[in-house]
Amino acid sequence: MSTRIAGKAEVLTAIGLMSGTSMDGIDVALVRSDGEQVVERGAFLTIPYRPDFRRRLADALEAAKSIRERDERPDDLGNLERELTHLHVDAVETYLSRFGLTPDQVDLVGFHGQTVLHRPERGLTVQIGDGSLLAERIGIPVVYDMRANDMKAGGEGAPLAPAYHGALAKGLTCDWPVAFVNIGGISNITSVDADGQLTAFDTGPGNSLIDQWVEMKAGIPFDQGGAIASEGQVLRRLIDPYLEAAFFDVSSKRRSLDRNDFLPPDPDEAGLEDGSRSLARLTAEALLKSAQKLPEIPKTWIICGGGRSNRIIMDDLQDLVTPSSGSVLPAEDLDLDGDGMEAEAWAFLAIRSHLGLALSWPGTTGCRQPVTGGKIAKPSRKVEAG
Ligand SMILES: Nc1ncnc2c1ncn2[C@@H]1O[C@H](COP(=O)(O)OP(=O)(O)OP(=O)(O)O)[C@@H](O)[C@H]1O
Ligand SMILES: CC(=O)N[C@H]1[C@@H]2OC[C@@H](O2)[C@@H](O)[C@@H]1O[C@H](C)C(=O)O
Repeated sequence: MSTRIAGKAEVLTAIGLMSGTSMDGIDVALVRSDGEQVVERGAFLTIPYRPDFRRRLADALEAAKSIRERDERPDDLGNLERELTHLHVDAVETYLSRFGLTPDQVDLVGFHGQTVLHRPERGLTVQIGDGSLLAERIGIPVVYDMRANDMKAGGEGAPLAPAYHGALAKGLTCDWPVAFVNIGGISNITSVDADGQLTAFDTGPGNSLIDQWVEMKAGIPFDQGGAIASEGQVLRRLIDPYLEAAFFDVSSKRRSLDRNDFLPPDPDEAGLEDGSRSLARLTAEALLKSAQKLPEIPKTWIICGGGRSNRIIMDDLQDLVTPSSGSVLPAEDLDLDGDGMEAEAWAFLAIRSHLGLALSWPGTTGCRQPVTGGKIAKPSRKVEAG
């Protein structure tokens, strides 16, 4: 519901929907903002995908490799896109009823969709999800496809959450520069200096290699708490080759990654525990190696995303950051929501898109100049409450 306080900018209410590279489910959050300040952060809800749907998404990444034009939907991708959109309809409806909201209390929905291919070197990024169908079904305008315009402006289309990190940083009391680190399937970092200047990029594998490793070796979806890693040893022979990838060269211009840019080791290269331990170490070392590309090493490292629940990754990060007198803090230590942040970011970006404000800058995606983005789908009718 939009409100305007005398002399102040209009404050809009948006729901953000994020389904990230871990492909574990749909995250839903709510933000009230004028596009500059975060006025309020609402509740967070995650709706896990069923295992069979997650498997179909994994297959979709294979099918998507053949895509040359971004609206191509080879194999099962068209059906999957429709089903994914319906799951997002259900997610919005569940969120509204769980928190006692009606569609007319929400101005916008920011819809990410599922990335099935990201090839910035070819100017191609593909997220499946039908914004028009979603808007029609939920009766709320939907802002979607927020990465494409950035690519047209010479950017990599990712990461886009930095716009939100910059807004959150305005409310923090901490040592500067501050870094927002998201350890999802892929990890990314946004550094914000005391003047609000943003520098951001992906930093390497997050949990995706660990997830694939424990699935392959033990048939389980993730290493809860880092319990398996805690039983293993770091094998340098396993992780050093990853760190030699051109992506980590200080001179590399690449700032974003596709989930398949890094693949897990072969199953016979290590035991379950040593592999998990080594890949957790890789996540931390890749982060620090990439952080060398920042203008200044951050003093406060705010950790978001599922990887902050892996104690081994967190301990490794603290070890690596200590020599520069930095502190590594889970987002909750600063009263932020480490699980909801990306969904909140998509709500915030929807508001900025609607207001025609920039979603990306040369320092975040590598675009030539600050650019807005996103398309809006408006429902043809209002869906009645209840
Ligand atoms: N309790 C836990 N212990 C260890 N790891 C966990 C825990 N909970 C979640 N994770 C890890 O976090 C992952 C999910 O993280 P998250 O939801 O932040 O990723 P995502 O948003 O899908 O990815 P991205 O940010 O790359 O788009 C899981 O796949 C798992 O590996
Ligand atoms: C193309 C794509 O979906 N990229 C994701 C992915 O997941 C993490 C990292 O790689 C980041 O660049 C991005 O997502 C976040 C939300 C972003 O755009 O900020």
